[in-house]
Amino acid sequence: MSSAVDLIIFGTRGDLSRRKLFPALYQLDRAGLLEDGVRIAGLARDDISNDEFAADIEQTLREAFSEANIDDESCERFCARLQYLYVDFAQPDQYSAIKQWLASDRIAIYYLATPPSLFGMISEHLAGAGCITHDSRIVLEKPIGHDLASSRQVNDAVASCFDECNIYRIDHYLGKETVQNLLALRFANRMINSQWDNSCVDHVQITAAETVGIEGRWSYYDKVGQLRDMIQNHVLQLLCMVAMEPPNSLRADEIRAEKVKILRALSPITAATVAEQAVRGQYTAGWVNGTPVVGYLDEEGSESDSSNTETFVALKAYIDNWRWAGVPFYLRTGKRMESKVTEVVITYKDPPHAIFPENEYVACNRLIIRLQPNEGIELEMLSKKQSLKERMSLEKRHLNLDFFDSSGESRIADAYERLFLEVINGDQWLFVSREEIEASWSWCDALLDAWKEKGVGVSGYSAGSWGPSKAEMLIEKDQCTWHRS
Ligand SMILES: NC(=O)C1=CN([C@@H]2O[C@H](COP(=O)(O)OP(=O)(O)OC[C@H]3O[C@@H](n4cnc5c(N)ncnc54)[C@H](OP(=O)(O)O)[C@@H]3O)[C@@H](O)[C@H]2O)C=CC1
Ligand SMILES: O=C1O[C@H](COP(=O)(O)O)[C@@H](O)[C@H](O)[C@H]1O
Repeated sequence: MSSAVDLIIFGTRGDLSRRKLFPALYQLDRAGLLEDGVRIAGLARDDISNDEFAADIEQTLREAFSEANIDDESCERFCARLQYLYVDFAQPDQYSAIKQWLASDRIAIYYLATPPSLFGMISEHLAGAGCITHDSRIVLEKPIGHDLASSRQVNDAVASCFDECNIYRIDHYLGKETVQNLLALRFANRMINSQWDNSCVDHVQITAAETVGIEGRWSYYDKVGQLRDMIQNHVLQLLCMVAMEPPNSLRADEIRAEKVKILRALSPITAATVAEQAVRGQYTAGWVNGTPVVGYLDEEGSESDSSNTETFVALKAYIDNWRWAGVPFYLRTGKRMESKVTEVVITYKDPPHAIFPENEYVACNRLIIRLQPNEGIELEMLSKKQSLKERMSLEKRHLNLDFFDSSGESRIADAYERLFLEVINGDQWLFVSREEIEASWSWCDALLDAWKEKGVGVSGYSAGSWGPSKAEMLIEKDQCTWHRS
């Protein structure tokens, strides 16, 4: 049940707000999912009027959507919800503008679309200005910290002002329909769940490949790299959704408790194992979708002609628990790869006894869960070839479940639409707990330390490829190959 809420968006003129937050809120409003009374305050330090702000948001929306997905009436209704507040977040005295705007009978939701270094300061100034009540909520964008120690500092600072039950840490992958569908696939289908462990599964692959480069974010990205930008959050969250035990219910605390068990069960990659289990890469110039692109070091904003920051990571991880002991989880993510694909591939073991010719068994059963694009599930199976000439010959066939066709919707909602709805409803099931953040940092820190200790550099790969050849070797030495759609 949604209640009367007000949304207060910090960093309202930034990239995330323009590309994701306002388009998502508009879509919710247009679909009738934003209650009439919901007000939206946009906060920034630009000297503009309310009308200028609303006009700017309207233009942003019109650029974001095709004409079929925007109309004058809903645009006008949405813009009527908007209020611009001039606030420099570093100036505590300016928070009185927020206090004045708040209504006492509504729940305030503070959305921090700002650099994470401001999270603690903003929380403290909100508290100082009397803007926080027992039911005020705060939404934090990733990354929470740079490592375990800094994430604790950020979490401590926010926790001194908000209770954990009111802190919503975003991992936008959890807002994706297809990621939630992993729960349905696993726990609504007994047939699948009974084949989901080390007795049946040979190995698991998780790929999050992007064709984009760093999109003008050099100063952020060069300090961060792909391990912190994608593995620490999105890829490990996917791993949790694939590997966790069935939660007792869909309650947030039950789901999060199962996810954190997986993160804590991840076997650390140490200096002794890092060469075998991890690959770092950095793209050089190449071609993506038929267009020439520059290498990482020549990207816009580049401040140096050398950098040891990885834009690609491939890992072989193990989960030390009863269900997954001995099953490798191959994780792979990179910028400027051949195509945009996020998928989970479960490869099953061969049948225990061969009655068909041996060569027919190669990777016989695979479950491919495509998260983006072309969202859906595909099951690769062996079937008898229809033929009178051959007595018994097998061929690979595919069972396909295409989410887009079956959803009945004309579009798949953006992750931020779902996440806004959940925070408005006060449900944390698609948000990340402090314990999860800390457990995933702890695992990533060990890997970063191992790379540092061993002085592991980045291996070059051409933009538009599937990463450095070492990534192929990482999996091929186990007689497997990366799945290619
Ligand atoms: N963009 C994306 O796709 C994604 C972003 N994120 C996260 O979202 C957050 C925001 O990212 P993004 O939108 O890209 O960042 P931007 O830098 O584009 O936006 C941040 C905004 O915060 C404002 N700001 C900073 N300091 C102050 C201040 N003291 N007073 C008032 N305004 C201030 C900036 O205003 P000014 O211009 O005046 O400096 C800017 O508009 C970050 O945590 C990022 O990691 C996460 C995933 C994806
Ligand atoms: O959080 C981030 O995610 C995007 C990838 O998101 P997707 O929904 O397009 O798969 C990534 O490009 C960005 O670097 C990272 O910060």
